[in-house]
Amino acid sequence: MSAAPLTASPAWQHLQAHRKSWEDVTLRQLFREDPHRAGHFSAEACGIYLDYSKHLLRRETLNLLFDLARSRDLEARRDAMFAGEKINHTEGRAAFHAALRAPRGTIMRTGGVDVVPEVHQVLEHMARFTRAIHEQSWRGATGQPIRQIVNIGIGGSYLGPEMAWKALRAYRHPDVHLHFVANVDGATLSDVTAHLDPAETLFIISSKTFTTLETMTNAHAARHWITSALGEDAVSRHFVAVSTNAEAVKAFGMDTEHMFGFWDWVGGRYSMDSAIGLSTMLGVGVQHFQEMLAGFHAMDTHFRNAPLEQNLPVLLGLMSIWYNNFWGAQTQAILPYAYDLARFPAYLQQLQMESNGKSVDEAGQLLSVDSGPIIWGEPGTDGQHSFYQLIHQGTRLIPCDFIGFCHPLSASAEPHELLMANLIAQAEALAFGKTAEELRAEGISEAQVPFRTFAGNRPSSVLLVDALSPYSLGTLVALYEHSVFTQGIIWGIDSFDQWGVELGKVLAQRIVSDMQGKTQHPHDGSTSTLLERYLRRRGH
Ligand SMILES: O=P(O)(O)OC[C@H]1O[C@](O)(CO)[C@@H](O)[C@@H]1O
Repeated sequence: MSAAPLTASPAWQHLQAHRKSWEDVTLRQLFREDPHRAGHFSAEACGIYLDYSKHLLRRETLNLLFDLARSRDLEARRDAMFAGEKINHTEGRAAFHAALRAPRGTIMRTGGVDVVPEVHQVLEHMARFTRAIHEQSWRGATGQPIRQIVNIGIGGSYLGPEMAWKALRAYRHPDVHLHFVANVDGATLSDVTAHLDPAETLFIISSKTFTTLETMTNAHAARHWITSALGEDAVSRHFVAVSTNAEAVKAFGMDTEHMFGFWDWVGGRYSMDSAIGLSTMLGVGVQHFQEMLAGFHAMDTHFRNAPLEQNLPVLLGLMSIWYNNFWGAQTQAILPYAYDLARFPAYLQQLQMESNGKSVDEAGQLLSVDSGPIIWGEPGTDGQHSFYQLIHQGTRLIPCDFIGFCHPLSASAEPHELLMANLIAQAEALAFGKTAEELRAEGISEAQVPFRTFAGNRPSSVLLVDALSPYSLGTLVALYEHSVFTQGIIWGIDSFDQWGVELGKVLAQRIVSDMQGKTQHPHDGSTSTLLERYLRRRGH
């Protein structure tokens, strides 16, 4: 990595100077100047067509962004990640999620060990277990087939599996149904178990550390639910674990034979394609899970080999830098025009915000620029009837990623046409707006003109994919993983640690102990008052 502070680097300063040339430029003008702009500012790989022509950039802008990427050694840093180097410096670990989807026979070493054989051993273990559930050779303690599977896990041990279960609705196995319990609020587990029969329910306790408060609390409550109905001996037929911590799994009373392992080089938010995806495999079957891994791998290969100029994750990552750091955009909207991708924005929220929500660089120096845009979104067209008003006419610049699919998964084509027409129309409206002159020509009264004017120039990417499938889902997730990585390299931060979640966890443990009267930690006036009031209201 370059030693020069980011903002002092020539590449950064060139971009700052270039940004000044954008004051009066409009997208209308850019499209007039270059009638082939859509072709010139689009790229395609792994079945994803990316139209980025409706962005506030010219060829010169991109060249300057590529210069910035090269000045930050993006290519060498990317190669270091794929070489299994310990690029997660603060935890002394590799970030080797690409090995999780490497085809059998590929060699991917970290710490001198080729991990691909171990990865495939775990995948085989998962596949054997999945087949046993589907073929009903693994049954519950009373001999009933397992039909209901509850994944207990939080953060990276939950968001990916839940997102994939919803996304792959059309590929679900007909005989099993998945449920997810993440929040420590007891309402979550009781809401899920209310309609389930313990005799046909399997719990997957998914936790990399197997110490996470929420997950362990829910796991113990689930254990109680099973043993109260079926007895202690039922635990081994109704619980399996996904973890890197065999000792803690044993201590919970589970057989480590029924534990699916992974490795410290898999970050939580990069783990949906590891054993953390066991629920996904159970939900959609072995073949579909393998197709999803193939999609991830295709995007890995593209990211690794394509020149920066045609590299989809690099393009997305650099455009994010452009808006975040040179246009002051604070947020980025993810807008999938697919009901089945309803949880994709939440998934990307953790991916981006836990990875890049940092304020010091890898050397521990305070960043001089903003990092980690705030990611949010909802599926279209729901969003159109709630928050799009602000995107169209508000004062903030909100770059949007529209994600759409050419082929519907449902039988009826008509609603799909409407859905996609809306996606295309929204990107058009954001970019080109509606001028006062156009309104007047339509006979709109002068008094109404200010309210009905759309300024336009609101940037968006359109990602067009043939169909939502296990493969395309894998490509989309890996696309964003590597875009987040690209951004982290530009900012010079460690995108693979998450120390920012620790303090809250520690303080919660102290407060629990205070609530239980075991300790009396000193707190600030506000915290003490809240604690006292809560305890008083609870009758303590
Ligand atoms: O899988 P675990 O160890 O229970 O952790 C769950 C989640 O908690 C975090 O460590 C912090 O929120 C995430 O990174 C992780 O995905």
